Amino acid sequence: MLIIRDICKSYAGPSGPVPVLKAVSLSLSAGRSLALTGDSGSGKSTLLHLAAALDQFDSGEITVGNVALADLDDDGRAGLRRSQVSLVFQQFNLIPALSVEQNISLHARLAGRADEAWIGVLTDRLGLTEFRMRYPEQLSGGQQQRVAIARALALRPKLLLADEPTGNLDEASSASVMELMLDLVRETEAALLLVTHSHDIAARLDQRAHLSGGQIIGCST
Ligand SMILES: Nc1ncnc2c1ncn2[C@@H]1O[C@H](COP(=O)(O)OP(=O)(O)OP(=O)(O)O)[C@@H](O)[C@H]1O
Repeated sequence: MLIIRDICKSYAGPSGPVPVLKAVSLSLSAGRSLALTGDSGSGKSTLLHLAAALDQFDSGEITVGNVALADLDDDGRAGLRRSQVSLVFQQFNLIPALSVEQNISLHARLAGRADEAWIGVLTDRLGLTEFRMRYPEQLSGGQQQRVAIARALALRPKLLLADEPTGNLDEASSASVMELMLDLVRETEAALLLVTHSHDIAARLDQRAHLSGGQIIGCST
């Protein structure tokens, strides 16, 4: 589902390009989950953003399904995110003026693919039914992140990219949100690439990869 091959990425620095990723390769099949760990600044978010076609790489290849990201223009990249790839961030990024129900269905509606029955199932499974008319500011952090996960899965993505999704939550909320997310990802047979600092969370996923010095130094299945 996701193949990352020999990806190099630099950012502009005051005295020239600063390499962040140096020939990084990974692959992830449908229905599998991979935890990406690494020290702060090692390039985890950079790699996730490249896989989401939110930024462009210097060299290498990324394919999502059978789509080569290097071949896409801006519209193609936006289309990929509407059709196959969803993201969940540490900051929940909910729309404050929309209710829980509206936030959950927003991206699926914008993509013209809102499946009310599936949205109802997600709302129920994520324990959000009683909060569906509330607004984000009236929810706890864990509840807000469950809304963000429901919104991401409402699109039935083939690839879910999650950047420290429970990094803002306490240990108990983090464990329950993670459990729900992993169950739903498995049931929908999505592939999950999850950035985390937590070795406990990483241990629960099918595969692990560790980034250091711009390269993957450890990979396990
Ligand atoms: N837009 C940018 N312009 C310049 N440098 C950047 C940019 N984005 C990230 N960087 C640099 O690239 C490196 C990798 O950043 P990245 O956010 O990918 O790391 P990370 O592993 O996700 O870190 P953390 O665990 O702290 O979130 C860092 O040194 C960062 O300062």
